[in-house]
Amino acid sequence: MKYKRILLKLSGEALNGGDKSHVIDSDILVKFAKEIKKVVDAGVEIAIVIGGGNIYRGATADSGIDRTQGDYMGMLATVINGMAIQSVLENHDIQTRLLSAIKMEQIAEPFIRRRAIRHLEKGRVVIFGAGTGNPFFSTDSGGALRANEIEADVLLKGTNVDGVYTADPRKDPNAVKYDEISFTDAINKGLKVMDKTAFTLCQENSLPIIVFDMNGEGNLLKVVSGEKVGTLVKD
Ligand SMILES: Nc1ncnc2c1ncn2[C@@H]1O[C@H](COP(=O)(O)OP(=O)(O)OP(=O)(O)O)[C@@H](O)[C@H]1O
Ligand SMILES: O=c1ccn([C@@H]2O[C@H](COP(=O)(O)O)[C@@H](O)[C@H]2O)c(=O)[nH]1
Repeated sequence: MKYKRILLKLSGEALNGGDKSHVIDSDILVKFAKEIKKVVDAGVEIAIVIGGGNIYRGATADSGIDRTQGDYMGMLATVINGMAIQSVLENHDIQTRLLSAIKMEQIAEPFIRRRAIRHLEKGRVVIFGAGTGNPFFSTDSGGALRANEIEADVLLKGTNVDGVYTADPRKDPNAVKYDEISFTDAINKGLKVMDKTAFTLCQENSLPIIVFDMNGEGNLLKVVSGEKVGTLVKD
């Protein structure tokens, strides 16, 4: 395998399978668990950060709720998704630990970096809940932060598009996919596939990012073994 320790950022929004009447589609969770198991069985250490977009996003919520309060609600949403993925991974005989950036000891360990690394070394999949634990951030930034903290070899953004495009491919049919792009170009061109904070944190610490389609069967394993899938973002 090309990468020995990875941080997989999963989109929360992907969990509803495009159907907003569902919060979590169990078929999608099972599909993700099967993909993750292939990589666990290959001996790769995996940490996961999951978004909360299927439940709540503080920044875009237009409900008269204060931004900071909304952001904390969004962080709680990521813990709900983390609990869901934990359960389904365990149903597939994968050992897991959920670590939360906001203390909630009945359901998750508090985030302690050294413990997270120890769990990874023991072959457990570590799920980081509640993003960075701070409002005004996103789970992309949380993923970038945790990836750097655990000294992951790569940050993998498993999403519903197959890479980084010149514009949002869901809005612009003429958008063209990059096989590779530099952090500077991704930031300067204002590409919205990840937020600037996440790109900057990875750029400053020379941590490559690969954006790929998590729905493609075998894609995660291909990415981890070094096959050219998705878009590589690096210096
Ligand atoms: N230049 C671009 N290239 C590729 N995707 C783009 C681009 N600009 C915007 N996007 C959008 O970015 C989205 C990828 O982000 P994703 O849905 O995983 O977001 P997220 O904010 O991490 O999700 P969540 O908050 O649900 O976890 C795609 O759905 C795609 O439509
Ligand atoms: O560090 C963080 C992470 C997340 N939030 C809030 O949670 C939601 C959901 O996360 P997504 O990355 O959008 O999936 C986000 O919109 C923020 O409101 C946060 O405040 N801090």
